[in-house]
Amino acid sequence: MSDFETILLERKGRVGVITLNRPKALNALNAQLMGEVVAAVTDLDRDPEIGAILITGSERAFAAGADIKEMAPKSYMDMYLDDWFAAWDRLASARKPTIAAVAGYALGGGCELAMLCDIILAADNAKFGQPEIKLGVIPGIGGSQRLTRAVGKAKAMDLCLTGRNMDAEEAERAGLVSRIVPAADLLTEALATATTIAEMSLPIAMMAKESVNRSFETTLAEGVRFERRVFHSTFATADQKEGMAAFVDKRAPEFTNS
Ligand SMILES: CC(C)=CC(=O)SCCNC(=O)CCNC(=O)[C@H](O)C(C)(C)COP(=O)(O)OP(=O)(O)OC[C@H]1O[C@@H](n2cnc3c(N)ncnc32)[C@H](O)[C@@H]1OP(=O)(O)O
Repeated sequence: MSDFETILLERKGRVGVITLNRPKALNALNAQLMGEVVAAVTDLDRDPEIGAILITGSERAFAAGADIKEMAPKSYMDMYLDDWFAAWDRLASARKPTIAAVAGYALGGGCELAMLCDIILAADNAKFGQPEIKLGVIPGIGGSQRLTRAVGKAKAMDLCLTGRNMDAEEAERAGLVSRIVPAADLLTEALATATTIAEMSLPIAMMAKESVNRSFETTLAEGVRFERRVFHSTFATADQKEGMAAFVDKRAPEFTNS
């Protein structure tokens, strides 16, 4: 996987770490970078040695949005026929847990990329926003939908209509990010969180993710029914036997992902 040009891909234990790497453009998300992120996530999602996927940027920018210079000359037909940004949907269908470690700017597509992940950890210098309106467009990678689900209509409208940024504290209060850490500790904390998840039973972590995500797509009653069926199915796994036996024996579980 060393042929990537706009991202770095490393395997740290059971965690796949993708670092966006277009520093001169503040990690603006052009088609090449996006293709490489999608290829890397697809690869890691299939890799049995990987239990969680971490996506990060630099201390100055997670990503300052979709590449405006690349998009500026495009016509409606270019966008429509190429179904511009559709490839990003692949990230939403990753089955393994994904974590965004966000420092600096996460604007437009950068905020949307973070929201495509299951957990967002923010450095204390993080800034989130959907400033597309200032460019004469609207969010196009799910921002108006995922932001609204994360922070509610009032704040999503505020951000999408004014194009203002919110800092890490406001993002945490609003429920967009799960935790704020000092910028210097972001990667260590994010890797520790990803490692904790990757050391759980992989099939059970995948089921937990699938069950939480179902809540966005269905009624409460249907969601609870779905959760219960999946919960019942955990009793068909060796890892349920191991996890409960380990508790009774007062020892750490040794999951076998089976
Ligand atoms: C349309 C959809 C669906 C999604 C989108 O994401 S649209 C883009 C949304 N993002 C933005 O509007 C943010 C654009 N960037 C900025 O406002 C500023 O760069 C900043 C506030 C993030 C940082 O400002 P600063 O003064 O610190 O740095 P700059 O000199 O402005 O940037 C450095 C370097 O990066 C290039 N850059 C930054 N963002 C983008 C971008 N989204 N696309 C392309 N290039 C970007 C910027 O042009 C500059 O490079 P040059 O010096 O070579 O011009």
